[in-house]
Amino acid sequence: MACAQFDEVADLLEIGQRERERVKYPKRAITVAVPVNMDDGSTQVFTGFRVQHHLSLGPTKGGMRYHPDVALGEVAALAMWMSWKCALTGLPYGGAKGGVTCDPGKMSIQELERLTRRFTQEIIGFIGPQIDIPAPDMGTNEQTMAWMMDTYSTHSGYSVPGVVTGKPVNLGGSLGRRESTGRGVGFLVGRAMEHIKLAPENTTAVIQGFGNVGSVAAGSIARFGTKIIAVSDAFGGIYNAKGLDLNLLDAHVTKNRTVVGFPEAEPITNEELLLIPCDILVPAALERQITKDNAARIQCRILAEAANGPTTPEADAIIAQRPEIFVIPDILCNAGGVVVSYFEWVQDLQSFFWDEAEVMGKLYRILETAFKQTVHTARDKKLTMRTAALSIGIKRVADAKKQRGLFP
Ligand SMILES: NC(=O)C1=CN([C@@H]2O[C@H](COP(=O)(O)OP(=O)(O)OC[C@H]3O[C@@H](n4cnc5c(N)ncnc54)[C@H](O)[C@@H]3O)[C@@H](O)[C@H]2O)C=CC1
Ligand SMILES: O=C(O)CCC(=O)C(=O)O
Repeated sequence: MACAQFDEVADLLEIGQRERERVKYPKRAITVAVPVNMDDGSTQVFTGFRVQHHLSLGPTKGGMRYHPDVALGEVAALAMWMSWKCALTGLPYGGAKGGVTCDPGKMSIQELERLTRRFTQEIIGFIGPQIDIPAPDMGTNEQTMAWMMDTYSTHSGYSVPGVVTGKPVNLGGSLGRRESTGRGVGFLVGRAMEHIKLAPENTTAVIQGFGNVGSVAAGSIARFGTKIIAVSDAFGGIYNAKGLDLNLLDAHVTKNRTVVGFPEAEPITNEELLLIPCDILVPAALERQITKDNAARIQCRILAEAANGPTTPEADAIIAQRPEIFVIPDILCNAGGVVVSYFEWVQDLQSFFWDEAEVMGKLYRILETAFKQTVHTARDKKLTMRTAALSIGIKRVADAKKQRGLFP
């Protein structure tokens, strides 16, 4: 998917064949074996990955994913998307992504700590505040980042908070980072409603994935007066046409670790959830959820791609023929996370910390600029929102490579 999108935009931007290959291929891809002593006394060897897509604008940046489907190809695609996302929002980074093929839901906290520390040791020469800065993604969180930071700092002999972002605030994390991706989604949904002149009163939203991003996005979108009528997670979905009480739902999820079983809602499957008529559809889980099989049947006015890569290129082509749907493409929609990660890194490098209002104010200014640039490019060049966003990001990276010299 990432390569198909890149090739389409490279044709549009008329990037020459030699430059094209330099912009496309990842600079580094690391695969490591991660042996872990399990609680039952056995040793299990996990596979970990880190892909750094380009080094032309600064260190590389991107999340670490723990999920059973993590594979080198997926990580490489996610790293490429990080490059375009950072360039679209004007951050001084190339893209990276990493992860471990594992099922964190089935591991104890001690096993996860041992896995994270050993994985960090295996990649320690390839990360660092001026090299590559990991962050949370699916299946990882502030605690994972704290273990990574501690392992790296122990190796260095002093505290290095700038080696990861998304840490606990007490260890040099930024206020607002945990909420930033979901709040960014909410901000952009608000801008999209203004743009297509959709009055928020009486609007409805459906959210797939109720983790860090999906749950915060739900709260942010609900602030417009929008009813959240359905949500789901890896275990299934729930639906209530009258709207879900998010405070009660959060309490239910804290207790049960799933949305399933929430009272006053009907169970639905993840497949059914995507087809519920609504104003705002927010995929906030995995890639490839909107495909050629369901793209003609989704019923929304705004498709807010909080997840990375939720829509396949075939589905994109179908949605492009449905002008009633306004797409906020992933590299724009979920950019709030990496923007506040950048703020966290800047604060760590200076050991000078900002209050939450400063963080959020700066975040919304960057998202506003990226939203306007994407909308204007789409309008002026008659492109879809996705192609417009990708073309801004890819052009910035291609220009940087050209400016640094064509014959390195
Ligand atoms: N955490 C962050 O700051 C950022 C995350 N993202 C993207 O947002 C998406 C979600 O990430 P997080 O919320 O951080 O992860 P998370 O691990 O906190 O939550 C993931 C949620 O998706 C659910 N899920 C997993 N498989 C599912 C399936 N097949 N169907 C429905 N739900 C499923 C899980 O049960 C969980 O509720 C990912 O695509 C990630 O790459 C993008 C930018 C930043
Ligand atoms: O905060 C970061 O550095 C990266 C977040 C991320 O993985 C993403 O935007 O997909």
